[in-house]
Amino acid sequence: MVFAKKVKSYAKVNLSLNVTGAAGGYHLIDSVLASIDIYDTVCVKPRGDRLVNVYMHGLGSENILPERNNAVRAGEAFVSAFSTKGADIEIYKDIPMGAGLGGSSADAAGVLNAMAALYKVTDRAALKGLADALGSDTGYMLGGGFARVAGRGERVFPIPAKERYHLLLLLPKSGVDTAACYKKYDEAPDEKRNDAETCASGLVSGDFQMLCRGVYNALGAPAAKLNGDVQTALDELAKFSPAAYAVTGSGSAAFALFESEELCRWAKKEYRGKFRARVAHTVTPRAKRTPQNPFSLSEEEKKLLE
Ligand SMILES: C[C@@](CO)(OP(=O)(O)O)[C@H](O)COP(=O)(O)OP(=O)(O)OC[C@H]1O[C@@H](n2ccc(N)nc2=O)[C@H](O)[C@@H]1O
Ligand SMILES: Nc1ncnc2c1ncn2[C@@H]1O[C@H](COP(=O)(O)OP(=O)(O)O)[C@@H](O)[C@H]1O
Repeated sequence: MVFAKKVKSYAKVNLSLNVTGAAGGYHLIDSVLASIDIYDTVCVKPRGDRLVNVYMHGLGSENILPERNNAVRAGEAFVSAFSTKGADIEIYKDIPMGAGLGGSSADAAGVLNAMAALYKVTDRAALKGLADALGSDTGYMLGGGFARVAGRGERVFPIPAKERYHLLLLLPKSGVDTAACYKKYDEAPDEKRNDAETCASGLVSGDFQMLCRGVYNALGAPAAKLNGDVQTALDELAKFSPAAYAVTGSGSAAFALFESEELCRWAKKEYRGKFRARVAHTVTPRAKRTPQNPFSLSEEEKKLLE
């Protein structure tokens, strides 16, 4: 039986993010990323023509204009690069938007992965090139998992971490614009200039204390200047005495790391603040990138794939 494709595209957190320079209108970063078990679901069916239609569902994503939707751009770039037919795409959103959790990059990468599976495109290097052209985080999102990234985010070095970590996320309603956050950073560059080595080493060795010492985000301060809720969220997380806490990406979400599932759930239960709180865990998605699809194709759709 032939199936259309369905992929889970996971959110990320930046466990560590340092700005090391600038080039070509972008900032150079040294960041440690981890996928977490919050994901958008991308379902793809083939079309007879070369069009790409994307239907968004949930969290207000229905209001994203198609010409601004990274998932549409990804689908169109795929058709053009590999000369395939188009696709009808449904995206079910669960990744909060504008939160620094990488939702639009996850959708773009999810579309590339799903269309590659649909049209049997195996050239991962070409896919990575397409992803990099779509956004700084999109190349990482193709594979996800634990990774250290450099350049503007396109140089991806997977980290062989074995542990599963427990996070409490606080999710302010309003987001932070990524470009504005980097601009704000330039007004007061981070003197501390941490690097991501401690964090990465902590992940490799499974040394939780070392990992926590490496948790850091140079974009935390500018994000808090742009959105007052970011600082409130950080202050609230600090009260639970987590092992570490920080903003993810350019915000507005902040996360705290806990040593156990139990402590993490306890903090969520005790939290009385104004933000939505959510427990999440790190996840290594590589092995499960294309799970079985729940819906079958019609005879007509099957012919399109022959
Ligand atoms: C901050 C980070 C950290 O992982 O994540 P988010 O908060 O967006 O999730 C990323 O660097 C965001 O990556 P991404 O969201 O793909 O950004 P892009 O679409 O490529 O760029 C949006 C804008 O952000 C600025 N930008 C982005 C990346 C970078 N390394 N330097 C930059 O200066 C540029 O002004 C660019 O025009
Ligand atoms: N498929 C998409 N899903 C979510 N946001 C998208 C998408 N395409 C474009 N956007 C735009 O990108 C902005 C940033 O979204 P998102 O990736 O969720 O945040 P962040 O960059 O902070 O991780 C949103 O405000 C939205 O307008």
